[in-house]
Amino acid sequence: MRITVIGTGYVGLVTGVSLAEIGHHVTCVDVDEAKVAMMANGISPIYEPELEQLMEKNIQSGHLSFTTELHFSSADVIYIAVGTPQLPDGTSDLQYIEQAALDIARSLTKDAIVVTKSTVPVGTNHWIKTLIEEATPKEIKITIVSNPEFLREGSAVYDTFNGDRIVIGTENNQGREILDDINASFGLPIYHTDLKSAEMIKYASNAFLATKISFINEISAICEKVGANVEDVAFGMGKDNRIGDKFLNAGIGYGGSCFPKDTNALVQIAGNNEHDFKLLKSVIKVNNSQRMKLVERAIEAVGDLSGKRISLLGLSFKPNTDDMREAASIPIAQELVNQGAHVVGFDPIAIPNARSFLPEEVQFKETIEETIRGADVALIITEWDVIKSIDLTAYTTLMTSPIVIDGRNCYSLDEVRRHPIHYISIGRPEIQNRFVANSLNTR
Ligand SMILES: NC(=O)c1ccc[n+]([C@@H]2O[C@H](COP(=O)([O-])OP(=O)(O)OC[C@H]3O[C@@H](n4cnc5c(N)ncnc54)[C@H](O)[C@@H]3O)[C@@H](O)[C@H]2O)c1
Ligand SMILES: O=c1ccn([C@@H]2O[C@H](COP(=O)(O)OP(=O)(O)O[C@H]3O[C@H](CO)[C@@H](O)[C@H](O)[C@H]3O)[C@@H](O)[C@H]2O)c(=O)[nH]1
Repeated sequence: MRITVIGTGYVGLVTGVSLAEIGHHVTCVDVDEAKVAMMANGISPIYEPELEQLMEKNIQSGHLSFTTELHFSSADVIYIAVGTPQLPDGTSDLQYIEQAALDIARSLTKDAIVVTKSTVPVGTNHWIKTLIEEATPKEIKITIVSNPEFLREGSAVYDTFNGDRIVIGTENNQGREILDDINASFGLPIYHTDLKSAEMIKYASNAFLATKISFINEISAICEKVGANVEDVAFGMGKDNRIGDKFLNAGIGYGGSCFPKDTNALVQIAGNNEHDFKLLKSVIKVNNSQRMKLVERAIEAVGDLSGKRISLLGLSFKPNTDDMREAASIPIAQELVNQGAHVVGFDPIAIPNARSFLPEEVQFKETIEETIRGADVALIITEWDVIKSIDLTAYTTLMTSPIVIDGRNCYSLDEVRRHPIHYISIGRPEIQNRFVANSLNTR
């Protein structure tokens, strides 16, 4: 099948490369010339495990190409994978979707199947179809398909080939059959539905996952008060198949380009339809306050942060990605700078992106050791393997005072107890070894 994918971000590029890998002929189109030039040379503009190897392989085999030219007349199927960011009121900004639809309409010379991968509010697929139809000759027939994407950043290629389901929302059998054909080689379960239900499945899934995270974070707060351990609690809960053991990691909340924007968008969708989504509003509220927990704990541990040297370990919104969108490091760094702290940040991959997201006062270091050297407090923001596997003696030998506040519960409490560290994590007992307590008292 000849497929054109519009937009080569995390979703568009991974979709294009994966469809090429299973044998389709794919052209990826983007308006960003610099990005297209990189990709045409086999260089991925995003950090995503396995992606670049598959890109190179499929460019060489002639299955994959990149262009800035907005001509779609030769494609059998056109995928839309442009961004749908959040507007200040929480609604989705559909300007890129609208532009893509108009670009499609302008260059169509025959019937087309248009597949929406982007996450769009309920009813948007009907709107896209109308936009295209209004701008094309009457005899051209448009079939619209909603095919929401469920990949996670950091494991996007793996997820595409090993996902739990492919959702295909259609308005007629033709769209359904062609999408089944395109996706057959992924060998994943396919679930068919109508357009609006497919659009809703995407938002409901993300909102439910976000709810699990805020729920366990609330439980973690109670664990701290009553002296329980949230990891043991989550483990015990997860053994019940009806609950499941995934997405119950307490921490500093969810970030990234999807959960924050999609939960806000669903609250808006509900509100526009006269439903007050109280539960989801609370989920969002809990998440917003969760992000500031590390700063609050730092103040409790050392008092006034002014003039203190504070290390941020991990800056991206999760490990294995360079994506800084809605990363917890952003409000945390801003608050620390506001309080007069001297902030030093480390991330194995995301520093180039982090420079434009974090306040200019933040300094960046290439290694964990350089980042924590002379620090008063280390805050763990992202659970990168390199941070989880560090020898804990680094904290005691390099920091001015080894106070580690771990927002991702990276270390086992048994391991921490072997070191003279003041260790504060989320929903687990605080550890303040005697040596540290003494050294703090004499500071
Ligand atoms: N990032 C994820 O993990 C993820 C997962 C599932 C779904 N989604 C959804 O997929 C969509 C895309 O997300 P993303 O993170 O890949 O976005 P992104 O911002 O990384 O990439 C969007 C790309 O589209 C390009 N673009 C914009 N307008 C264009 C046009 N008219 N023609 C050609 N190219 C154009 C931009 O230059 C950019 O490269 C969003 O709706 C998002 O909610 C994202
Ligand atoms: O138990 C958990 C699991 C995740 N998180 C946080 O939640 C956020 C999102 O994590 P994850 O879901 O792994 O990453 P995303 O790449 O944002 O993927 C989500 O958002 C995508 C975009 O819609 C969907 O396609 C995916 O299915 C959905 O998992 C990150 O900040 C994580 O740190 C937690 O705090 N606790």
